[in-house]
Amino acid sequence: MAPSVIPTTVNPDIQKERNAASFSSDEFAAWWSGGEEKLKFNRDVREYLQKDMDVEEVRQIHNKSHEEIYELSSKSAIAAARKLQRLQKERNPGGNDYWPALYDNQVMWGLVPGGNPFGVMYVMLVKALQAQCTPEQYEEFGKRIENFEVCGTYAQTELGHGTYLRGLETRADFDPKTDEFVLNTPKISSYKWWPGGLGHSSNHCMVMAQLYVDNKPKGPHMFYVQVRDEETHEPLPGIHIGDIGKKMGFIGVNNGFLGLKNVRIPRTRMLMRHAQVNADGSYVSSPSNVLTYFAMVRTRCVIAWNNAVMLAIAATIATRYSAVRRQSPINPKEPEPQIMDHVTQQMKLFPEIATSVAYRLASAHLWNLYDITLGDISNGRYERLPELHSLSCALKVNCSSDSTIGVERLRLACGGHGYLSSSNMGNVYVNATAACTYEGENTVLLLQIGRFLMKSWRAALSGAPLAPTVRYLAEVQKKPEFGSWTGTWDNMVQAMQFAAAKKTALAFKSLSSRLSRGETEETAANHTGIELTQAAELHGRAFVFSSFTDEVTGPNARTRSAALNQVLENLLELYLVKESLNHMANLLRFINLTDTDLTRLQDRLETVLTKLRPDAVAIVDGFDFSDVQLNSTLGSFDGNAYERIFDAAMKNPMNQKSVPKSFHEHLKPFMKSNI
Ligand SMILES: CCC/C=C/C(=O)SCCNC(=O)CCNC(=O)[C@H](O)C(C)(C)COP(=O)([O-])OP(=O)([O-])OC[C@H]1O[C@@H](n2cnc3c(N)ncnc32)[C@H](O)[C@@H]1OP(=O)([O-])[O-]
Ligand SMILES: Cc1cc2nc3c(=O)[nH]c(=O)nc-3n(C[C@H](O)[C@H](O)[C@H](O)COP(=O)(O)OP(=O)(O)OC[C@H]3O[C@@H](n4cnc5c(N)ncnc54)[C@H](O)[C@@H]3O)c2cc1C
Repeated sequence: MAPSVIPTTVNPDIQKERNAASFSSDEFAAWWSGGEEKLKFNRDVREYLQKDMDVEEVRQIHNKSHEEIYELSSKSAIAAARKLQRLQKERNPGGNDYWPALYDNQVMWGLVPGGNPFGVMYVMLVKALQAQCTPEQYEEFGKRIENFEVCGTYAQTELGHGTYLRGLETRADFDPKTDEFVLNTPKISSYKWWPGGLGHSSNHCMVMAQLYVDNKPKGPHMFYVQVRDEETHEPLPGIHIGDIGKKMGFIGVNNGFLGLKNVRIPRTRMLMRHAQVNADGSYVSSPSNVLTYFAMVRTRCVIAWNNAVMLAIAATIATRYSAVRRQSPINPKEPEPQIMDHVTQQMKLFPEIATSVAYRLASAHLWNLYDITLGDISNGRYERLPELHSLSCALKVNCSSDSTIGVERLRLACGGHGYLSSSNMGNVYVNATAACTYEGENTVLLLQIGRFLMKSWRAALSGAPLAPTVRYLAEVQKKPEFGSWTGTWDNMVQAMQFAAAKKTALAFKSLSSRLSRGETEETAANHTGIELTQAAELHGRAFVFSSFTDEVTGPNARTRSAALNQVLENLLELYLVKESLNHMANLLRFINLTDTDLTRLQDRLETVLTKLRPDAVAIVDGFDFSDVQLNSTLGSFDGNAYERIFDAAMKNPMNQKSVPKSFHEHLKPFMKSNI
């Protein structure tokens, strides 16, 4: 193989960017990570995790088969788990700040190429068991999963049903004679299909099944089922299990299928914290049916955060590349500029940087609400659950769809080389877009938010108090005119809230008139679906507007240097202006903006792009990804993009032989036959 051509020096164009930045990217990184201590901790752990990694093997992932990627993903995921456990023992025995807390954290990004087959185990299964088991059950089997003594997943979706959970077909029939449940997937469409790690990486799992007592349905409940032998890993009797096949991305995650035929489990393997089946067959229902769905609420919070990270990864790659690539003189007599000097290029990069920051901040607010609600639930209070459900759906949906579009825009910003697998843009894209579907398909979740908005609007009309994040609806009911557009940040937040409220009002009107024409609630909701989803999307955007503005203009500003505050103000300005322009049709419908106001917004957009130009590289440096995490020929810290592209091509297995097999087998005989 050819020797490496990658220099040990930093590309001068990217160094020049760093030298000229107006602020410290380390201060940005500390702020982004939640404080200097946290940053130091994250960097330290990351370095430890990356220390003896076979980086070349990771880089070659694009050239591996499905099975090889799975094996590499398993090996890397287990190596990372082992290291985090070791750190926990060495540094804080008895705690959980390294293990398992960091296993689904940003420090893990890129360390398990191809996706973590044990990711769902920690993101969902452990949390579901903690929330749904009785203390005795958690001691008996939950702890074993948490300790990784056994491995498992969250098996809910079926071939026939993912969205409509009440339609799941897997059955768990109570047999009082043996004090057992008998589990069956009666049809092909009832097979569990999709759970991450179910294929070959689980020996136990949580199965969502319809509970039947005396042949009477009690709705979906959770059951803890062993699916493979703990020693041999062979499937147990009655279990049909395997991988569902290669996917667009997350190839190493080993998403699987599961068929169950008369599989018997003890009665005590139904997760019974909230609902119970007693030995005599009596059934005690949950105080709130939706508690069964709580693991999904948490995962939606995780997704909003993770997709902001994915967008930041793509923004880092594209911004660094745009600093080192030069093309097309702007003035004919001048040298070719860094492509980042083309204003249209700035328009592809900087809004995505701002969007990533916006979602990260909104997610932090969402996590606060999550923690409050979780505390309430453990005290038997469920009032804020609908608000949390709606807000987690809103951020999951808007962040997954915006990041998907954003990553693609950033890939395009890298021109031809963005299309190379070694740029890693394709991989980031397929990971980002998966989140539009998993954990609740985005349209379906928008409809859930729409339902919440309708209830809230109705409640506001009757004077009932509203949850804090929808109080703006009541304000708009009281004052149905916007007043004047001034274009200040607060005014822009109010404008987005106003548009969301007015869209909600329109959807409510349409829904009400359909109901008054005699349509059922469900049919009327279906017919009003488009307006409901539009209102829901704007509701989510209004929340992101306000959380970003609060962070930049609120008391936290006092904890940061003036230089960093200026950068964050520029990012906020860009975010609010570009989003207002993107949603101008909605704003104009309800708010009186003049042509001068629009011209002013365009000026502000162009001005803030110019202000951000000298700081762009330093900002993405502040996202603080290591080269291993980015895994991109275009986005490395040293900016040596061409040498890395060249190096990757030289190492491509296709180039290890000068003549391919197909030449002798097909090409040559064919050409000869034409002579
Ligand atoms: C790393 C990730 C890997 C991926 C993993 C996965 O994908 S795992 C697989 C992920 N799979 C999915 O994500 C599946 C997506 N599907 C679902 O989540 C549900 O089946 C549904 C919400 C679409 C409909 O459910 P339904 O027909 O039962 O409900 P309905 O519409 O008739 O509403 C009834 C009431 O319940 C309320 N409510 C609903 N959910 C919640 C909640 N979580 N919390 C609180 N409340 C909730 C709702 O607001 C309504 O309240 P209201 O107005 O009566 O006061
Ligand atoms: C990468 C990946 C990982 C996954 N991991 C897991 C896992 O670990 N565990 C697990 O259990 N599952 C997992 N899933 C499954 C995932 O949760 C479901 O695919 C998802 O919830 C969407 O459900 P669905 O496939 O039934 O889509 P469908 O509901 O069939 O969606 C198809 C179309 O129908 C529309 N539609 C459906 N219902 C409605 C409605 N009520 N109103 C309007 N439109 C509607 C949708 O908007 C969409 O356009 C995973 C999926 C993927 C892609």
